[in-house]
Amino acid sequence: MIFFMDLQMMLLDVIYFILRNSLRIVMRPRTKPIDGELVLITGAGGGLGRLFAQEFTKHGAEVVLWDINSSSNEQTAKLVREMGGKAHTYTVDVTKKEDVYQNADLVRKDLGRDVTMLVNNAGVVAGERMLDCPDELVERTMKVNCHALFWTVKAFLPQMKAQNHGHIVTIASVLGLFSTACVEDYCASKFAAVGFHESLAHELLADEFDGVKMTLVCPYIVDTGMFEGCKIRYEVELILPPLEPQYCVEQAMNAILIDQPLVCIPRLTYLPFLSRALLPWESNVVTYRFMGSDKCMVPFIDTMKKQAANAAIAVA
Ligand SMILES: NC(=O)C1=CN([C@@H]2O[C@H](COP(=O)(O)OP(=O)(O)OC[C@H]3O[C@@H](n4cnc5c(N)ncnc54)[C@H](OP(=O)(O)O)[C@@H]3O)[C@@H](O)[C@H]2O)C=CC1
Ligand SMILES: CC1=C(/C=C/C(C)=C/C=C/C(C)=C/C=O)C(C)(C)CCC1
Repeated sequence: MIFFMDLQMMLLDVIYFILRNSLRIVMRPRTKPIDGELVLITGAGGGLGRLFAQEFTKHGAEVVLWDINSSSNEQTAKLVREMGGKAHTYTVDVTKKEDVYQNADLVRKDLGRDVTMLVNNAGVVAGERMLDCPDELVERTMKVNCHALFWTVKAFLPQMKAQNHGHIVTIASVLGLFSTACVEDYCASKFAAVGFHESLAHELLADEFDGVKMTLVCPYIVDTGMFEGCKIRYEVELILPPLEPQYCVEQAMNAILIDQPLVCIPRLTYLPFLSRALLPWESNVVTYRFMGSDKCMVPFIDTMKKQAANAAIAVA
């Protein structure tokens, strides 16, 4: 009897959340205030990381910027300070767990307060075909895009749990929800990031830490240079062009500020995610061929090769 009552309640809840989330597409819910929050962003010296730093600053948050590259990180801090914001820079290689733990302690000591929002944004890609890809590059991708999430979350989640207040944002990718050819390292690491994020979200809810929010951000190609050259069929690209970095970050910010658990940017990319789960493998393969998404990474890999060759000439 209790089982059937629970079942009924669960079905009602399922329907309620479907309706509520559908309604949210047309009627945007109120955004939460984040002024006074301490936001730590990894990979803050680069494309999306820098824009996140500026966007969080616009909303009144104080930012802690982590990047492996000190000078680009300082440049981000300069931009934040020019906006009247507060920025604190740390040179951190997020693949080195001791580096992460030591710098987390340093942040706490320097600022005398806890990080309340963590944006795991640092990311890399090898840009080589599977059999050409040096082992070190495969390992680097897994360490930056996946392992580092464990180290940063271990460093900052305990204080968020103690306050039952905080927010963890994972910048994954649509390539963590469906895959394409010739980016095996990246897809493996982003699928892992999605799995990590979702499992942690379930753990927090199961343990009733509902004050610690989680947002998984899955963007399509963004024009930051990371995937320079990646190209799908011309006619399809007209409907699905690469994203402007600023647009991508604004969409992600909206999702964060309404505590949305998952956002795919743009919305159209929910379709291949669904079709991967629902259609036969062969149906997806023919769709990929039609859309030119089976070979979309070939020009990207060529671009990476050319860039590497030019860099080698510059050094010689
Ligand atoms: N660009 C795209 O098309 C998409 C990107 N994404 C994801 O968005 C995130 C941001 O990407 P994007 O801004 O384009 O990339 P960028 O390469 O522009 O920025 C990434 C930043 O992370 C830094 N970084 C790299 N390795 C480390 C490390 N070990 N420790 C600390 N910092 C590190 C980089 O430093 P340095 O420059 O010195 O290497 C760089 O400043 C990534 O997670 C990426 O996977 C998701 C979907 C699409
Ligand atoms: C596979 C695939 C597509 C192309 C996806 C591409 C090209 C994604 C690139 C994503 C990147 C570069 C993410 C970085 O994190 C379509 C056309 C959407 C639809 C069919 C399936």
